[in-house]
Amino acid sequence: MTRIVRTVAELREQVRAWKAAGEQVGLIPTMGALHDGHLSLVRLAQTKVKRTVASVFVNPKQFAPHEDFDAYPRGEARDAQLLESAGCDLLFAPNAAEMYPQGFSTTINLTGVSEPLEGAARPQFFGGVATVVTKLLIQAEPDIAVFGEKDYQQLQVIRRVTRDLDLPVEIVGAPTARAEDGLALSSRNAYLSTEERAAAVALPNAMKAAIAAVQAGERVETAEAAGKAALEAAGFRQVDYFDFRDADDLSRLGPDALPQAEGNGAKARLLAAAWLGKTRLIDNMGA
Ligand SMILES: Nc1ncnc2c1ncn2[C@@H]1O[C@H](COP(=O)(O)OP(=O)(O)OP(=O)(O)O)[C@@H](O)[C@H]1O
Ligand SMILES: CC(C)(CO)[C@@H](O)C(=O)[O-]
Ligand code: BAL
Repeated sequence: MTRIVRTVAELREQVRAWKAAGEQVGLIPTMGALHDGHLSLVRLAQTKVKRTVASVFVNPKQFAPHEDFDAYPRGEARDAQLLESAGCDLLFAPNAAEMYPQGFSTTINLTGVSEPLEGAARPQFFGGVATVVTKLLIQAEPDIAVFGEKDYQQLQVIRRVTRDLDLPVEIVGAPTARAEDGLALSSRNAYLSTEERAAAVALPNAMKAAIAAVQAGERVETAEAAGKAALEAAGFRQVDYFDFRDADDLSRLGPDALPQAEGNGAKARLLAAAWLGKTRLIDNMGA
C-alpha cells in the first residue's frame, strides 16, 4: 500500500532514508481529486527517479474568499487507491495546521511572469501557489518535482521561483493529458453538467482552430477574436483570456506576429481561460 504521512517530520525521515540508500526522489504536488493527468505525472517521475511522493493539500492560500475552496472535490481514500495503482511510494497529506501553523506570516511576493493572464484574473493565486510549493520543496527535499503543462503559467512561475531562490531541485514539465474528445483532464471538470461537458470541447477545438488560422497567415488579433466568439457561441458565459503569448515569459505577441513565420525564432503559446456556467476551465497549446 502507498504509505500515508501527515507531518513534515515523517516525510523528511522517509525521504532522507531513501536518499541515504542512494535512491532519488520525485515530488508530485497536487490538490487531490486525482485523475489520469495526475497519474501521468507520477509515471513520468518514475521514468526519472526510483521513489515518488505525491502531496495532496487543498491550499487555502491560493483561493480568494469568493472562489471554490469549500466546494473543491476531496476524497483521500480514492486518491490513495489511485496512487497505489500507479505505484506511488508515499502520499503526504498534511492538514492546514501542519502547513500553516498558528502565526504563519510569510508569503512569496512575485512579479514578472506571474502578472498577466491567471495573475490578472486571480490576483491571490500565484502568491499562494509559490508559497505552498516552496514549502513543499523545502519539506520534501526532492531531486525532481513534476508539474503539468495544463497549468502552463504556474509551471513557468515555479521554474522562476526555484531559480530565484536557488532551490536545489529540477522542475520537470509534463504534457497535458486529455479526454478522448480533447478536453484537458481537470479536477474541476467534475463541476460540469452533462450538457456543459458536451459544450466544453469547444475550448480545445477553438484553440486548435486559432493556431491553424495563425499558422495559415491569419493575424494573431483576428484569430484571438474569432476564438473568443466561438467560445461564446458554444455557451461559454465569459472568456477571461484567449491570448497568444511568448512561450517563455508570456509577454504579448504583436498583432502581426506570426509565431511560425520563417525567421521568427520566438516560440508561441496559446493560453485560454473561460467560464462555462460556474466552472472555470483553462487550457493552453504550443503554437
Ligand atoms: N490534464 C492534465 N495533464 C497533466 N497534468 C495535469 C493535468 N491536470 C492537472 N495536472 C497537473 O497536476 C498537478 C496538480 O494539479 P491540480 O491538483 O490542481 O489538478 P487539476 O486537475 O489541475 O485541478 P483544477 O481543476 O483545480 O485545476 C499540477 O501540476 C497540474 O498542472
Ligand atoms: C501546485 C499546486 C499543488 C499548489 O497548491 C496546485 O496549484 C495545483 O494543484 O496545481
Ligand atoms: N490547478 C491549479 C490549481 C488551482 O486552480 O487552484
